[in-house]
Amino acid sequence: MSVYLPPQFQKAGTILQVTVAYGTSPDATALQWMKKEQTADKRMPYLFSQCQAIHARSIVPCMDTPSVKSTYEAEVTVPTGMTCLMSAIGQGSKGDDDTTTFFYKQPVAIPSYLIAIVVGCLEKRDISDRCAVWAEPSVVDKAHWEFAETEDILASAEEIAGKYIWGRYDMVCLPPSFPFGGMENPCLTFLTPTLIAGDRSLVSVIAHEIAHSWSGNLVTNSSWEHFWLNEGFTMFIERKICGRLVSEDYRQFMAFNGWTNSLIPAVYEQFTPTHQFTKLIQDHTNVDPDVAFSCVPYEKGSALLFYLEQKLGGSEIFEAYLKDYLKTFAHQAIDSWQWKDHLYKYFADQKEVLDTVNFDLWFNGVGMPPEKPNYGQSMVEACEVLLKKWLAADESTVGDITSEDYYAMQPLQQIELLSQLWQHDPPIEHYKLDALNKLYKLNDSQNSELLLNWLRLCIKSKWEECIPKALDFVNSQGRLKFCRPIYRDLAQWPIANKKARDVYLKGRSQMHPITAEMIAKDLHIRHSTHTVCF
Ligand SMILES: CC/C=C\C/C=C\C[C@@H](O)/C=C/C=C/C=C\[C@@H](O)CCCC(=O)O
Ligand SMILES: [Zn+2]
Repeated sequence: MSVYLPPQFQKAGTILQVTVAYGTSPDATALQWMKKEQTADKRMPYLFSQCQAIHARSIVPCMDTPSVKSTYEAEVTVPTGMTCLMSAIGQGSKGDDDTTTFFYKQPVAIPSYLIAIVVGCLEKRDISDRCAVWAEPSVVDKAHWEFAETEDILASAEEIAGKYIWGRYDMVCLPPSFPFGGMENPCLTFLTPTLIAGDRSLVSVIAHEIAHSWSGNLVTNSSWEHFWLNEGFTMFIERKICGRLVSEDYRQFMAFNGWTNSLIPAVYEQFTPTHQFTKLIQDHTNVDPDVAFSCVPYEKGSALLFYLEQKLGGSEIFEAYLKDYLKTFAHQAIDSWQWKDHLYKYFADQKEVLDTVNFDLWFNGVGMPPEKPNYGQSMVEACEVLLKKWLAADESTVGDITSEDYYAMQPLQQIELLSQLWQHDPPIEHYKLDALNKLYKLNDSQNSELLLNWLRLCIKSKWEECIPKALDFVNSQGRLKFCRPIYRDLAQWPIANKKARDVYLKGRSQMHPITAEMIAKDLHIRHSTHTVCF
């Protein structure tokens, strides 16, 4: 938008206040409007936003770049009975029988992608003085139990990263169509209900979103080309938090799992090792960030920090550096070169060590990183022993495998086992899949991450029995991390291709606009949404 100034206002020093009257489109890509029938309780309609990376412009006229930060205030009027929540501090509400107006204020300057709103039939459960969870009435108690450790996670994050400055840390558990695991909207993290596993096994996502209260929300990437500064640091801090709350062995295992189960498949299977989107610093000229999005900035970025921690003297020294980095750049937006300059300044006495790091390859090289950190292997061993058992078994001995060693493992180890089986060539035989399912009750798992790995393993082996389950999985929730690989896998399998396309076409009018767009791309289906300008 250009504002042409009349000549009398063009004098230097003139201060001019511009008021923009605007309306949004019902098709704004940042919003999903849901009819009451689409909600869990079917009582009231529902609305939620997702502005990252460049969808804020579809609802608010703004400088839609992470390099510009502003405070905001909002007054939102909704039908009485509905609750409006925003990524800000509530200032109360007033209303009558028909409508209620909610007042919000975000006093900390934030980039536009962190503006967020949710409206629906919502109930709240307190977790601590500064933490609470919101959800639809039939979901809120389950969410409250699942996320009960939030205050402990926040306290642990403060030990690592410094004082929490945002006042409240609330969460809202959204409908299943929310396209991401979590979104770090300040004061109000958005969460997918696919985190409700019933055993708190997926709460590392809470640690991740809490970590963003520093990396991302305070120290922000100045453009999406340097997204690793947001996400690489956040993965690193997330794992530091889990290291403190569980064990250092667990942190090492999480980082190992990120390398083997996320980064390797992204480089070799989702992309190719020469693809531009496997770079840490990317060129987004004429690129929609939603298309470039993958786990590469998360895992390559986190691996770089893990590698530097080991090179520069270990955990304690690196944590002091981390605090200094976050304090130095708080409330700013920076790029990778500013990050590197600060690193060199902070570790001035270790310049020779830093000079041995090939930053050019880490930043600009395609494919896997130039170096692999040393990941502690203590929790990997159990996965490898069990993997060998399954690979060595044949039709006559597979029945001898018992379930104790599997159930003795942590859920993340179970996921690692399935991922290793999936990466194995040739694909696993059908009788073994049948035995795996019977022994570990994989089809009935409430852990959505485990289900993803299980279904991908079955599809790779072209086990027809899994098709209905896979279709049900992508139809019952809209998290891109789960839906995109499953849809892509099914599309490449001739007998499942049409079924996958039919499920998509039938469901797409009810899907989140980002999900509908991305899956259409994966299935090579034309999809007419309103193009976001970038
Ligand atoms: C290299 C890509 C550069 C920039 C893209 C930035 C944003 C793109 C966009 O598609 C939005 C992403 C929002 C992510 C929100 C939360 C994630 O951390 C969730 C990760 C996946 C999951 O757990 O479901
Ligand atoms: Zn993140």
